[in-house]
This record gives sequence, C-alpha cells and structure tokens, in this order.
Amino acid sequence: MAQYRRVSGSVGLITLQNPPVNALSASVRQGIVDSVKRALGDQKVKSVVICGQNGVFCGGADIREFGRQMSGPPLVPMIHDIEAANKPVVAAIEGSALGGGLELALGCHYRISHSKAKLGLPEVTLGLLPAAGGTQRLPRLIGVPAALNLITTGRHVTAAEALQLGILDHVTEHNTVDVAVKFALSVTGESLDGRRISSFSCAPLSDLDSLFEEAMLKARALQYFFFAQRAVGRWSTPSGARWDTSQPRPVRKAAVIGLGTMGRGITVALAQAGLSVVAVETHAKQLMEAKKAVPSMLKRGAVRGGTTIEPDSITYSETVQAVADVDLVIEAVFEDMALKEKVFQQLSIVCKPDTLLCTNTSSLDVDHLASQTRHPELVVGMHFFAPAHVMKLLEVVYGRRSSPAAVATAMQLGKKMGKVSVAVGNCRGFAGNRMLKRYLEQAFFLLEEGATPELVDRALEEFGFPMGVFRMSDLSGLDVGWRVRKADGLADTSLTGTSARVRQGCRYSPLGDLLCEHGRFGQKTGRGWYQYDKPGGRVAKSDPWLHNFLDEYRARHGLVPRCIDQQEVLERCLFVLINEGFQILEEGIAAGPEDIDAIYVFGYGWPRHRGGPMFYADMVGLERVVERLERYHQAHPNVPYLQPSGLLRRLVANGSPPIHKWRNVIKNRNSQL
Ligand SMILES: CCC[C@H](O)CC(=O)SCCNC(=O)CCNC(=O)[C@H](O)C(C)(C)COP(=O)([O-])OP(=O)([O-])OC[C@H]1O[C@@H](n2cnc3c(N)ncnc32)[C@H](O)[C@@H]1OP(=O)([O-])[O-]
Repeated sequence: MAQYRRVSGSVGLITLQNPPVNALSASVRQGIVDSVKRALGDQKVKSVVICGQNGVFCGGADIREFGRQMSGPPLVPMIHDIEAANKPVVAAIEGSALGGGLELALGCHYRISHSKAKLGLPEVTLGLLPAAGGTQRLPRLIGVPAALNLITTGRHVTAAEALQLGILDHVTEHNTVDVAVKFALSVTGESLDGRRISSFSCAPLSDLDSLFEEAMLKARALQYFFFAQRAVGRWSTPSGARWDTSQPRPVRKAAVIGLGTMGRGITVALAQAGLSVVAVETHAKQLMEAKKAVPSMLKRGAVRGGTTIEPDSITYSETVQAVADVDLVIEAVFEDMALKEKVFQQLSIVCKPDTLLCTNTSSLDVDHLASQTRHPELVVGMHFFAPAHVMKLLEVVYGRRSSPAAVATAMQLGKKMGKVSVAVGNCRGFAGNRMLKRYLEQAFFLLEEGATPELVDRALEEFGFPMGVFRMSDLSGLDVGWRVRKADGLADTSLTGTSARVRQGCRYSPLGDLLCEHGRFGQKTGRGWYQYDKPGGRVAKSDPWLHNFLDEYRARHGLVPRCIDQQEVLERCLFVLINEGFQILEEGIAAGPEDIDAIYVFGYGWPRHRGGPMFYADMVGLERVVERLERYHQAHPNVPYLQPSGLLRRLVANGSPPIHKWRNVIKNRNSQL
C-alpha cells in the first residue's frame, strides 16, 4: 500500500509501504494510483513527492507476484499518469531504486537521491526486460549507449554515477525526503514541458548501427562463452583418452608439499572442497607462518561463503613421510627443477603405489618429473593461478605417460574445488603462459619502438582487460620472469651493440631484465614500470625516471621512437597471442578453441564479453588476422612468431569456417599426421 499525507502546507507526500523493499505489489500500485489522484485533485497541493518507507525507495515489481494472475492497476499507465500530471512530482530516492522502482522514478519530473542509494534496471538478471517504460525513458534521458549498458548488464550504479549519467537531478547527504519536499516547494508552478522524459527525443547518433552491432557481438560472445565454459569439461587428449571413458579415482585425503603462497592457497582450496589435507613444509619458520595464515584464510573464506570448515581437516607436518597414506599429492615447492626432481623421487618412495602425484608448476616439464617416479602414469601437472583458493582456473597438464584415470581424477578434483579445469598437453608454459610470453614480448618491443607503459596499458584496459600488461607485471612481480629468463640463459645485459637485442637469432628486448637490475620488481619494491607511493603500494603513477630510461635506452640502441596508436598495440599484442593459440591447437596441446578461451577468461583477465582470444579472432575475421600478422612480420622479420601459424592459414584456405567448426579442420590435420 501507500500512505498519503500533506506536508509543508502544499506538498502531497506519497510513501510506498511494502516491507522489506517496497516492491510494487498490487496494493502498492493501487495505493499510488489513489494517492496521485488525491494529490492532483487537492487544490491545496501544488507539488508531490514520492518516497519509500524505512529508507528504501523501491526494489521494483513484486517478484512474488510473477506467474500469478495479474490483479490491481497495471504499472505502465500508472507511471504514465504520474508523468502526465500537471503538478511537479519529485522522486525521493533512498536505499534502492531498481527495476520498476527506477521506472517509477523516471516517470517523475525530478529525481533526488541520497548519496548511498543504488539505482539500476536489473531485469535482465531475472530474464526480463524493463517493461514499465525503462527501455524507452532511460535512453531518452541519458542516451542510447549508456542506457544500453545499464539495461543489458543489469548493473546497479551508485548515486554519484547516476548523477553523472544524468539520471538524477540532485544527490544529497542529508534527509532525502526533507530535501525533496523543499525542492518540490521550490519548483511549484514551474512549467513541466521539459520534464516529461517520454516527450524527449533520443539524441541522434551517427554510429547507431555500429553501436547495436557491438552490443550484438557482446551478446554472441557471452552466449559462446557460456557453452565454452561447459565444453572444457568434455576433455580429450591426442592419445584418445576422453572424459566419458575415463574413470576418476576417489580422492578423500590429499597432501600439499611446500607451504609458500601457492601451497597455502591450494591447501585452503582442498579443505574448502571437503578433503582432509596433510600440509607439509620442511622449513620450520615457513611452517609456523603457514599454520597461522591458512586458518585465517579459511575463516575469511567461510565468512564470505557462509560455510563452515572442520578445523581439524588439515594436519601439518615438517616431513614428507606424513603423506604415506594420502590418495593424491600436490607438490607446490619453489619453481626449480632440481628441487622438484628431489621431491618427486622422495614421494615415489614414501607414497602408496597408487597415489596420484601432481606438480603445481607454471612451465616445467611434467614428463621429466614423471620420469623421476616409479609410476609415471600417475603423474600430472596441476597449474593453479594465484591466489590459488580464489582464482577459478586450473590447467591440468597431462604428460606423455599420464593415464586417463590420472587426468580424470585431477579434472574432477579441480571441479570439486570450484575450479574450471582445462586439460592441456605438456609443453613449455603449457597453453596460458606460452601464449602470454608472446604478448609480453610484443609489449616490450612496443616500448622500444616509442610506446609508453601508459599507452599500452590504456589500449588493453579499454579493450576490457582489468589491467594492462605493465600494471599486471608490476602486480605479479618483474623478478618472476627475470628468474626464468636467467635460468634459460637469456637475461644477459652485458651484451652490447646489436647482440644486446637478439637471442638465438630472434629479436629480444632486455628491458625487463634491465629494470630488475635496477631493483625495480614492481609493486613489492614500490618501483617497476610505474612508481608507487611505497613498497607494496597499489596505485600506479607514471614515472618520469622510466620515461628517461626508455629515451636513453632507445638512443643507446639507435632506435628512433615513432608514434604508435592503440590499434597497433591491440593488434601486435593480441594477434601474436592468438597466433600462438592456433599453434597450440595445431600441436594438440589444447583440444579445441574453447579450452584456450576458458583459460584466458578465467586465468588472464580476458574480457568475457569478448569471448576469449580464439572467439575474438573469429569475430575479427581470420583473413584479417592473417593479413595483419603478415604485415607485422614483414616489418619485424626477426620475430618469427608473427608469421601466421599453419592452422590459421589452413582455416582461411578452408573459407574461414566459424569457430564451432574449427575442430573438424584440426581433426583432419591430425588424422593425416
Ligand atoms: C512490467 C515490468 C516491470 C519491471 O520492469 C520488472 C521489475 O521490476 S523486476 C524486479 C527488478 N528488481 C530487482 O531485481 C531487485 C531485486 N532485489 C535486490 O536486488 C535486493 O533485494 C535489494 C538491492 C533491493 C535489497 O538488497 P538487500 O538489502 O541485500 O536485501 P535482500 O536481497 O536480502 O532482500 C530482502 C528481502 O526483500 C525481498 N525482495 C527483494 N526484492 C524484491 C522484489 N522486487 N520483489 C519481492 N521481494 C523482493 C527478498 O526476497 C528478501 O525477502 P526475505 O523474505 O527477507 O528473504
């Protein structure tokens, strides 16, 4: 229902009353219709304010009424009559104005909101469209692009954003109803001609077609990704192992070896999945720290997820002997082959003969580790992403000798931990990091050629990545890649002249190595590609030191900086990553494009509404990807990865079939091998 009273002499105040969120039930609608009629018919009333009781304007149509026989006055004419009123009507928004609630406010002539209120048209999340005028009035008020965004995402916006968008006339920190009543008094008698939103015309847009095309593309990408996410569970390997013919083993008790950052996250993820966990750390100090950190991570997770965790589901140990009776071990020691070899040799002796041995590595050779054990068929890689108890992605890496049951068990365990598990073959960097390497290289090359970290990051963030490549690199630590490059014999900054920028006959940029030599490891040291206010600081600021450093570097190497635009940044960074993706498909490292897309969306921040790199290539057009790669390869012949992969060329030669048909082309190729 709605309460009506006259306040401040001439303001009719209508208060929606339907706890808890004043949803527009039949009786509320009836109450509004009656109250508006009363206010408009009362000579003493010169203006009207509509608000909701208990600090909530309105949560929208009453969802409890959906599916029932419609009763009471319909919403659309009710809102229309408010807009047509000849006395000013002001919406006083507190708490929420969502769905029909916002549509009601859009029918009012003015909207005043408390600063803490949230507004939006979340109907899409209920499988509905804003059918009480939202699709008509919002675009007329704030323009088609912004309205389309709110309607298709259903997101709630803050009062500040709503004010900026033009949805609100005023935002207050004070009592919203009081402010609205005062405001209603001040506009008494003013013309309402320019206040009825449905009479506004939509601002003409020259590129309306491309805007809708873009929105359709986004929808297609999201729909594709919905199925891609499910397709990765139906894994297969080139040796013929498949999800539907491989039996996973039961895993009740698991162990984690090494309780650094990754090991702790994995321990938490296993415990959250209901397993009993033996957590092993041979360094006493690290073990002590983990014993404190893991329970508090679990506690935080339980509060967030509203779950409870058995406190004794984890036992800690300083010796590997403690894992003798577990079903599965995840080794998460430092990324060092010699150390991992030793751990696997030990595990092979200590564990039951049928224990599955998994390695959490981001790039090391799973086959080599398997060869250190008595049962190489029971060894697989489980590549977690940091923080391991939060990130959704898990790459399950099968080796040459991994048994179908071992792969199935790791895949199922990943699922149990709430991860999206993607089965991939064993190669340097597996699928995700192997592609990332090419993307990073191009970003470095762009800096050499004249770009700045700010320019590159802006292009990638506008594309939809939550962070550009340099901000991301500062966050994860520049020293991580440096260590790997040093181990590979690449990070040699003593080289001079042309050889300083060439390794193994290919172009190489030592920029990352040089920064590390200056102690610039990113956020952790307060300096990286950007500067931060302190070590561990998070707000990236442009760093004049870095710009000077880049100028000097270019001058030293005779590189003449040129103007680089955002399109080149996107094409160079993304197309080379995509090209590596095709190479991975060609080699059978990933079974299909959906696997790569799931890896990139869940593990690397690829924007979901762009479907993943392989879907994006399909949308851009494979011919165009080939044409641009060829052009860039001509300009940079010493970067072999810019040469379009054989599979990409073959797909184009086959008439560029849509993404769901690529597997046929890949299969034909494999059957000819
Ligand atoms: C013609 C077409 C018209 C239009 O275009 C269609 C629509 O408007 S579609 C609608 C578009 N609107 C939406 O989609 C808004 C959906 N609602 C929300 O997003 C949040 O509830 C809100 C932000 C409002 C409050 O968050 P919070 O403070 O965390 O509170 P909470 O979430 O814990 O809920 C508290 C209680 O309120 C209940 N309830 C809530 N809304 C409705 C409703 N509309 N109806 C009925 N009941 C509703 C909820 O069930 C719960 O009940 P209980 O018995 O206590 O369990």
